[in-house]
Amino acid sequence: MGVLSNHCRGIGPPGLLGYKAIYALYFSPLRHIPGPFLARITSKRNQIISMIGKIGHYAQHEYDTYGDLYVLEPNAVAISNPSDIRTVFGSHAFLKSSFYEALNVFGIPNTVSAMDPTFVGMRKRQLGPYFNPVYLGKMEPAILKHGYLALKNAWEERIAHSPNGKISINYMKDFALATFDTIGALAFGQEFNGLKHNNDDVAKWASATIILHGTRAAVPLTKYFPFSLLLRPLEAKFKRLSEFCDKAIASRKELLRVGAEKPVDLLQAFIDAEDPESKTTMDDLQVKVESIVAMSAGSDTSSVSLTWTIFLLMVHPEIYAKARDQVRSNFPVDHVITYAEARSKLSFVKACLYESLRLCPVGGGYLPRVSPPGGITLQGHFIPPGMEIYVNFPGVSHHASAWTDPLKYDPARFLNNDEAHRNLFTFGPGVRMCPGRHLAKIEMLTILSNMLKDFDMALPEDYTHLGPDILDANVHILVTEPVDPKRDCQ
Ligand code: HEM
Repeated sequence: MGVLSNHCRGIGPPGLLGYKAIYALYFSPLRHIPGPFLARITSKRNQIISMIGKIGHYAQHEYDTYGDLYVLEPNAVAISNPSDIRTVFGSHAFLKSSFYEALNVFGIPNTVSAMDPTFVGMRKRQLGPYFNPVYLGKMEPAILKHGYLALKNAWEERIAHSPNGKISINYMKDFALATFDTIGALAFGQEFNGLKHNNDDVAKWASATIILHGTRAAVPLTKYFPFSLLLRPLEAKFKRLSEFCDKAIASRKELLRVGAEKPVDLLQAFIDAEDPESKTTMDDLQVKVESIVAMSAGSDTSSVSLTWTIFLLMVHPEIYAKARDQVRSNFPVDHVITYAEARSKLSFVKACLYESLRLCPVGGGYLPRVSPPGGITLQGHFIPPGMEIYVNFPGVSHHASAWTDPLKYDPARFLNNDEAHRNLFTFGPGVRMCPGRHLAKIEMLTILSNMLKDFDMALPEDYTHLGPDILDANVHILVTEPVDPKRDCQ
């Protein structure tokens, strides 16, 4: 394509478009793969769809139209077949693409953004002893305190002042504050009390940080004056987050210096992390970056997954009643359900959570890898080296070969069904699978189970929006949200 572009100088936009169309139709190595015509000649189409938040909608539509493999951009394909996804995402040979450079906070690679397998291997060895169910399980008291117990206190306080014992909550907002408070306690050792004071300042600094880095990567001009002025408000928020992190790390080090007991949390894990092979540890900047990454990767993802679960239960009252009855027949009112108890006794509640992770995967669009030096053949088509291969999350989550009636909310499909669990890709498949999944599950399952035990929930009496478009979500900073949270999450 590069050679063609050089020949095209001086022919003007219509000529360039003509050349691109001819190349796409007659010469591109992807020309025999189905896909939208515009996607073959420009990557702008996909970028614009992402920018307007409709990537999830298009990903589903394009899987329905073109199937397992289709052209997404002139040098990129999208895949939805579970077996292809296992092949591509299951091997370090398919590197993360330059898309992830946007997540190089302070310009350095981290657990999410790293592309180099040697760095990835080292970071995995450094963090392996901490991101496992045993170490994460030790954080459960903090997760319960800042998660479910904080939500319960906030709601009960309001109910106590309600004349009819009922209140209206925006659960999406409350879950967002509670998961931020939780990750704040774990990754920064700080009490945010966002839920208590209805304050999401730190959450705003964190999303500004991601938008700032993403914008600089997508529009490099914004790094330079005068365009850099446009990003000043985001920079100010990033600076505040950075200062906040510096203070958190300094205060943890001071705590250890005066001989206090070592806390069990993510901040301590990042400080203590050491590669057993090379003995490499993380410096303060790396600790800071990993804390920011954990906060960004680990709050909205959990809160929005929970939001979808409650939403789906509310619009399926018979499933809600079954889940609620399972909890209430197993646990007395004054008992706080732990993760281990929920896992062993609440199979249907757990299935409700997994089914919402499948039906409404929180990463609702695409994530890219790069075709390896020898290329790869998928669905009978050769994808040359260097092309991008994107997993289509709605496509694989609703894949016709893996799921019967895929758009139906049917938790029972996760009961005693190992195959269903193997086909659930919401936490990302393969070698770069989400290391925070155990933490997220502790958080989500304890909130969901205890909430079903302690509160009766219903949609507002005047709620009239139960149409098929209700799942037609928007994707906001990589996370899928209900289309109108103010309206749909009450
Ligand atoms: C419901 C909750 C969550 C969901 C659905 C989720 C989903 C995902 C997905 C799909 C990926 C793969 C991304 C890719 O390949 O580009 C991922 C990676 C990651 N997640 Fe999560 N996540 C959740 C919670 C968390 C939590 C709580 C944390 C941390 C505290 C976390 C930290 C990470 C990190 C560090 C990576 C990068 C791993 C790597 O590239 O090797 N996530 N997550």
